Amino acid sequence: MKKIAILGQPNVGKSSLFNRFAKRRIAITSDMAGTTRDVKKELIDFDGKEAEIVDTGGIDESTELFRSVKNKAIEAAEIADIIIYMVNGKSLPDGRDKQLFYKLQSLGKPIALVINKIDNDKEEERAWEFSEFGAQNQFAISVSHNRRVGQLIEWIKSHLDEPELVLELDDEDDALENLISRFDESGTLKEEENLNEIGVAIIGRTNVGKSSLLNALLGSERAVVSDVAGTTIDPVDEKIIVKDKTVTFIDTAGLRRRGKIQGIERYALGRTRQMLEKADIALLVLDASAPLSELDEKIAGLVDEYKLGCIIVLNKWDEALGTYDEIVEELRYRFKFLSWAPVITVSAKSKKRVHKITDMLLKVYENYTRHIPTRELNDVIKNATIKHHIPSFKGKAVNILFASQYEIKPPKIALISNRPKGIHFSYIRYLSNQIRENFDLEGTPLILIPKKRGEREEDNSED
Ligand SMILES: Nc1nc2c(ncn2[C@@H]2O[C@H](COP(=O)(O)OP(=O)(O)OP(=O)(O)O)[C@@H](O)[C@H]2O)c(=O)[nH]1
Ligand SMILES: Nc1nc2c(ncn2[C@@H]2O[C@H](COP(=O)(O)OP(=O)(O)OP(=O)(O)O)[C@@H](O)[C@H]2O)c(=O)[nH]1
Repeated sequence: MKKIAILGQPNVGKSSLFNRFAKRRIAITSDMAGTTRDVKKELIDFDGKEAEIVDTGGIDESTELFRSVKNKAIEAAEIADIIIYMVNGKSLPDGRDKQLFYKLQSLGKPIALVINKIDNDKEEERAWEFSEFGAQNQFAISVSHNRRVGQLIEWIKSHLDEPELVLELDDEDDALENLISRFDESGTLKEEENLNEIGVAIIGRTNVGKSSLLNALLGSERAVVSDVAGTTIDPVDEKIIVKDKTVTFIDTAGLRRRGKIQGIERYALGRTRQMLEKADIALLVLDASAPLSELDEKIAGLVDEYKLGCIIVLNKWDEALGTYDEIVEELRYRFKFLSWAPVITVSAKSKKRVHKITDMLLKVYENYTRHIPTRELNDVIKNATIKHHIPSFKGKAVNILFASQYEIKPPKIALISNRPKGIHFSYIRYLSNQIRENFDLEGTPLILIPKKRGEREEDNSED
């Protein structure tokens, strides 16, 4: 049985709509705000298709009850298959409505923005004000005058035909919930979140110039801070302040010692892993004065494995073995999986161009923590699927119903599909290229995961 939730602030007309659907008066309609306290449920027959309809209490931040009522509404939305978000067309769009609407939209379910109390043609104009929500399904109706309610019912019926998808509340839904609450309605990260600490791992095989690069990076900034917390002798991490960000170079003590003492490949890879675990961005250092080696590739592979932001640093550029084009072409060919990573040529010894790395670190981190607003993301996906249709799978049509980013560091996007396993990886690569063309994601992996609604992460695809 599909569940439909009717949500919205008090007095917008939820109970009235509920009653109209129920074709009998169960709830008491009143002019006093906040009269519908309890969640009501009713089985409704939509021309032979049954659905359970849920009317929740109003969402009113000004009352003490707000918290519990809002939570109830969100709970109802979580278990619902179809969400009707109702606003009062007689008043102006409200920031709280917008915020909650986006939050609900990100659940990835069919959701309609219903602008009620548009009682006549003249009031129609006011409904346009709500276009700024950018809702894909928007209905301007009047419950009391029975205007356009039929269109809303048709829309509901079209979603009752879809096969029922199981929604499980799992860790990922929690993650989604967490993520969404970290952004305001325009998709900007709220101030209080601390995204000001960037963990950077300088990695590469022995003798490529990692220590020299570290020194150049530390020396190039005036505000050098040594972090002695957690250790009494060796500074474990060293930091620089770049603009409003703290860049922490991970395990610099080890970096300074490592190759000099050990130099065993396996050990080096183990240490690299330890660093990558703590990092946001890897500076993959390569030696431009020597041919690329298998070990370079292995280390680069770790960046891919850990899904970190990455800048490829071609060091010893003063003694480069070829032209920029030659070296970069070879590098791109070998490290196809890092095609999104920018390349910077430097000379750590002479500190030439090293400052380019600090600038790029900030940019890559911005992209690594980027949250793409749901509506813009869906526009891109929609256009992409119009340009190139999703190939059918075993003779059956494959659709993407909805896309939603549910993680940052790096951006992770769920592609909600009727046949998630039917989306070929080459098509996913195409989509991720389309997304990259529309949003700045230089230096960050982008992960697209086809899913059935409410499904746990199992089918993993990335670019
Ligand atoms: N003009 C106009 N008034 C409407 C319309 N729909 C509902 N109303 C009126 O708006 C008021 C609130 O309607 P309710 O259905 O109780 O609203 P609610 O959202 O359930 O409100 P709470 O119970 O407070 O959460 C009532 O006086 C309704 O008669 C409409 O389409 N046009
Ligand atoms: N020509 C040239 N030599 C460099 C440059 N950067 C570093 N070197 C030299 O390369 C050698 C290795 O530099 P390190 O910084 O110790 O390299 P590393 O990667 O830390 O080495 P391990 O600690 O062994 O892993 C040293 O002799 C440096 O002087 C550069 O930009 N140009």
